Amino acid sequence: MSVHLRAEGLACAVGNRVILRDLRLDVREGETIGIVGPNGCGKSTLLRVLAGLRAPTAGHVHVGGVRLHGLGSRQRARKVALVAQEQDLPADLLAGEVVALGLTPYRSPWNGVGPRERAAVAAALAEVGLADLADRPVEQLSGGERRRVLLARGLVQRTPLLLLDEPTNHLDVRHQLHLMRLVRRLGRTVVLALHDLTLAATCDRVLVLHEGRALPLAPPGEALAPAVVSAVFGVDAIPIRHPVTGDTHLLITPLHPESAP
Ligand SMILES: Nc1ncnc2c1ncn2[C@@H]1O[C@H](COP(=O)(O)OP(=O)(O)OP(=O)(O)O)[C@@H](O)[C@H]1O
Repeated sequence: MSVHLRAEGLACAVGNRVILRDLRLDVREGETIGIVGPNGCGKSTLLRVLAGLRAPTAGHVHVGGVRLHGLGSRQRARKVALVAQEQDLPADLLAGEVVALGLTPYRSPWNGVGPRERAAVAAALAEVGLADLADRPVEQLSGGERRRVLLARGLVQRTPLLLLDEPTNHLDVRHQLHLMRLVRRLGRTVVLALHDLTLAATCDRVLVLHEGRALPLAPPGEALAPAVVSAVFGVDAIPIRHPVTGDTHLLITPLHPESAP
């Protein structure tokens, strides 16, 4: 399968502080990649760079062989969509109107939303289980419903590359599993930052960020090996195979029992 997303020699800084250095990433078309790492390690910063919204301090990002940071915003928005962690939504917009914003890269400035666009918005809302909420003002939605509306906006942008920053935040367990199944089913290349290591273990490969560097992109069993989880997160992790599904779950406990709260 061909490489869809490539980063080479990438460095990211916030102000004078270097957050990530010398990062290399080759993501194949259709892969689902989980990014994990402790709070503040640079997951959101990296996603913003991969989305072309923040310039790297060194290195390049190529999407489909094209250098991302050289593109105009409309061209870029047809290649990559980012669903960021916290986004303020205008309170009086309806959920369907927020989703329709994802169609902006395809619309001429003065065109309204036609039947095809409405159908696309309805389909995206149905994908995230919110088919009935298109006409609800976003201020009346719960935290989890808002997250799903933002995901629908990312889906409707129909980019071949989708970047999701902690998309399972605020979601109940059923919707977390639904989201992971949904992203696998899309057939798009998806890179998502996750805190839940068991959810990350369902991705094709996992990128672990630690102390300003990325460990090599690897299958979950290798990337989330107990020794790695201990070193990076300071906890013990015991992989357990689910007796029915065969999936691997990580049992997480404090590294030193006496440090437990
Ligand atoms: N605008 C900013 N000004 C100064 N520092 C910032 C800014 N944005 C982020 N940082 C710092 O950059 C570092 C990386 O932040 P980032 O949000 O990328 O981490 P993260 O891994 O996504 O964190 P979390 O898991 O807590 O969401 C953090 O130390 C953060 O405090």
